[in-house]
Amino acid sequence: MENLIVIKIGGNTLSQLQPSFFQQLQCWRKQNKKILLLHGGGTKITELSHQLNLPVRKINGIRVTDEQVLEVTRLVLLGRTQPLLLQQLAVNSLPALGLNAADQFLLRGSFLDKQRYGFVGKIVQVNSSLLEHLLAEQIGVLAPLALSTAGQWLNVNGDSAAAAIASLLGAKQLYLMTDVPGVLKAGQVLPTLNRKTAQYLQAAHVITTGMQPKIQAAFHAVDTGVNQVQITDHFYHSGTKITQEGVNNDEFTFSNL
Ligand SMILES: Nc1ncnc2c1ncn2[C@@H]1O[C@H](COP(=O)(O)OP(=O)(O)O)[C@@H](O)[C@H]1O
Ligand SMILES: CC(=O)N[C@@H](CCC(=O)OP(=O)(O)O)C(=O)O
Repeated sequence: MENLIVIKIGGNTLSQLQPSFFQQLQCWRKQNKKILLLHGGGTKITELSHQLNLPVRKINGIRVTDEQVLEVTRLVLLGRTQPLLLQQLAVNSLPALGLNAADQFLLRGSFLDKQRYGFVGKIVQVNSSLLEHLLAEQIGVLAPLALSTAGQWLNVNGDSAAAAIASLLGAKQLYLMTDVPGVLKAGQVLPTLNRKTAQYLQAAHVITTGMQPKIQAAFHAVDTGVNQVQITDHFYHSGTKITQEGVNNDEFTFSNL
């Protein structure tokens, strides 16, 4: 899809969006860019799960999701975090439409690894003709859920959903907006990150928890044709740009981790 920008907004960032965020969206709209926002909500899912005495378990940043946790995930993402984002877009005079995976199989998914994660999926297909039509007029707002061909809801990690959607729709830009200014090493933002360095940093436990699926998703996007992938907390901070091999191979050895 031409002129498409995909922006993933982490759950913790949703309530802290600055006026400049909305100004940038307005600016892109004037330039006839299509904008798709994918929101998270992981912290709120965890909070409600605790309140309901449901288990909270993550493996490499991916939530293990049984039937009850899936229900909580759907309630939080579609009943709480998505309306919060839509409300802010409305107040900032941005025409937006909240959508979910079940709208004409908008996001079709398959199980990631049922034994290991339960009702967790990856996105395998996007109803692009529906989106093409909708995004011509308004900003699309999506939650990281998918529907399997058999109609089973699946919980999808937000970063992996955003990367898959960007890749399947042929977006050239993907922003992973989060609560840190980029990938950090010893408190400093890494301006660029290639796969080799990312592997070192994961092995050295510098990249941990939620940053792991984010990095994996970011590399999936660059590998599948999304030219510009950035992990940042602000459109005006370049944060960490994900690169294919070669850009910063020489910067790291295990000794300086
Ligand atoms: N090397 C790292 N650099 C920055 N953040 C990291 C790193 N390793 C782990 N993290 C953690 O990853 C978090 C971002 O991932 P996550 O909590 O899933 O955010 P979001 O909800 O925005 O997707 C940061 O707040 C931080 O705690
Ligand atoms: C499978 C899986 O882990 N799904 C995520 C979906 C929400 C999410 O990714 O939210 P953030 O972007 O705020 O972290 C979860 O249940 O937490």
